[in-house]
Amino acid sequence: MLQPLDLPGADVGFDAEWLSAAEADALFDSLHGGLSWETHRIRLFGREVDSPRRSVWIGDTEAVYRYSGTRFVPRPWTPELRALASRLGTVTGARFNSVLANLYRDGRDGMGWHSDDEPELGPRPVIASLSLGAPRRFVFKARTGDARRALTLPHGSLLLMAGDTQRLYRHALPKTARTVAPRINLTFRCVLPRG
Ligand SMILES: O=C(O)CCC(=O)C(=O)O
Ligand SMILES: [Fe+2]
Repeated sequence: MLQPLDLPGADVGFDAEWLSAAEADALFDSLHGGLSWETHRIRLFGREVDSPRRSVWIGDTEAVYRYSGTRFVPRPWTPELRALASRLGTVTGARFNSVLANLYRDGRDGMGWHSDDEPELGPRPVIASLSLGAPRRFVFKARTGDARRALTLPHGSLLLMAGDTQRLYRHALPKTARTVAPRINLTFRCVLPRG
């Protein structure tokens, strides 16, 4: 069951055990070994650098996504991810036509502060974020004011961000000096055609 997260103005739901351990184990293994992981280039302080993680952008052919100065044409759905997208669509009432898969190999991989507020996601995007593998800390920070909230995203957990969450908050997956095993995160999205 998704439980609302206490974050003023945002719309965030969290289920620590959305998938059973067995389902989560099987999904982690099949994605870890089965996806063609790439290193995406991102713009950081005006420079192009390798992002500190491995990624794959997957979805319907029209779900072309531009972020951090780069245009990503989706790789085709795998049957497993297509089924998950449709299951998440049923649970959330949203439609997902794409997913960004990220692999954090160890604590040196992470994701810096950002909002998923690209125009092609629309003004109030629904983003379903499924975590697999090592638990990692995830943080929200208000764009104005000092509302802040940290939570651990365990194996099989689902974080649903909707409403004004992206407009009002940034989020990040901090790097850590602790020794951590690999983690996979899937953010299901709906990318609208531009123009
Ligand atoms: O790995 C995570 O939990 C966060 C990923 C994320 O924020 C994104 O893909 O936009
Ligand atoms: Fe994000």
